[in-house]
Amino acid sequence: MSISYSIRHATHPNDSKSYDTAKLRETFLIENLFQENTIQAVYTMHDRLIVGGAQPVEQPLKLETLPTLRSEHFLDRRELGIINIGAESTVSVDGDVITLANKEALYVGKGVKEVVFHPAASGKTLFYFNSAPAHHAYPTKKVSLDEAETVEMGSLENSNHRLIRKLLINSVVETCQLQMGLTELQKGSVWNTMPAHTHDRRMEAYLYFDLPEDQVVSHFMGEPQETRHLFVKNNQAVISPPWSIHSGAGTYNYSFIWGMAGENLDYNDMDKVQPVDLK
Ligand SMILES: O=C(O)C(=O)C[C@H](O)C(=O)CO
Ligand SMILES: [Zn+2]
Repeated sequence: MSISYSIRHATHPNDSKSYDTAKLRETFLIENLFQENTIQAVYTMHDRLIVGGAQPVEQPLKLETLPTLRSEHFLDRRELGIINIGAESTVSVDGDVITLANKEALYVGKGVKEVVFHPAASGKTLFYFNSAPAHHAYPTKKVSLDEAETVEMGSLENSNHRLIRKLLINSVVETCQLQMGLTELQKGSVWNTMPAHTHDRRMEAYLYFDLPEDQVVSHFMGEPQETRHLFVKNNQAVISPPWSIHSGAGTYNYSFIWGMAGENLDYNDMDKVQPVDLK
C-alpha cells in the first residue's frame, strides 16, 4: 500500500500547558508529509480531519482507503480538498482527468470511488489534501486562483501584508464542512493571521510552503493567554485545535494553506485577540 498514516488524538487545552517542546511537536506538528512515491496522512481526532500529502514520482498514486475508516473507498463517507503546491500535474477522479496548475484546488465529493494522483511531466509533484466526514454528495469542482475569493489584508507597516485566497469556500464551491484556501505573505511581511483568533466552532490545519529550505516560521499556538510556539520548516503542517490561536512569523517570505472543518462554514466567525492581549 502506498499510503501510510498515523492517528493524533484530540488534546485538552489544560493538558497541553505542561507539554515540553518534544511533546508539543509530536502532538501538533506534522513533519514528513511529502515522501517520494507515497501518500502520507495524519488522521486527527480534532473534527476527524485528515491532513495528507501525495508525491507521485515514478508512478501514479491511488488514494486507497485507510483501515481506520472501515469503508471500502476513502470517500464513502468523506469529502476531499486538494491543492497543488508543486508543478502542473493531474488528478483523476473516477476516470476524469483534471489538470491542476500550481496553487489550483480541487474539491472531490462524497461517494467518489477512485482518486489518483499523477506525476508531473516535469518538475516536482506535490499535492496537499484535507478530508473531513461528509453526509451529502456535492459535485467535484476545480477552482483556479482567478475563481477564488481573494482579499487583501494587513499592511507593510504591521509586517502582515498578505493576500488570502479562499479557494474551497462556500461562496465558491458547495461542501459539507471542509473549507480550504491559501495565504500569500507579500514581500517584506512576515506575520500571518495577526490579530490572531480562535474559532471554537472549527479546528484548523496549516501547511507552510514556498519557504526556502534553510528558513523557518515560528508558529504560535495555544490559548490566547497561554501561548506556545513551534518552529516549522518548509512543507510541514500544524494541527490547530479549536481553542488555539494559529498565527506565525517567518524568517523569510512564505505562503501557507489553511483548512478547516467543524460546526459551521462561516469563514468570518472568529474570536479575534488583539496583539496586546496575547500572553
Ligand atoms: O493570514 C490570515 O489571516 C489567514 O490566512 C487566516 C486563516 O485563513 C484562518 O485562520 C481562517 O480561520
Ligand atoms: Zn482561523
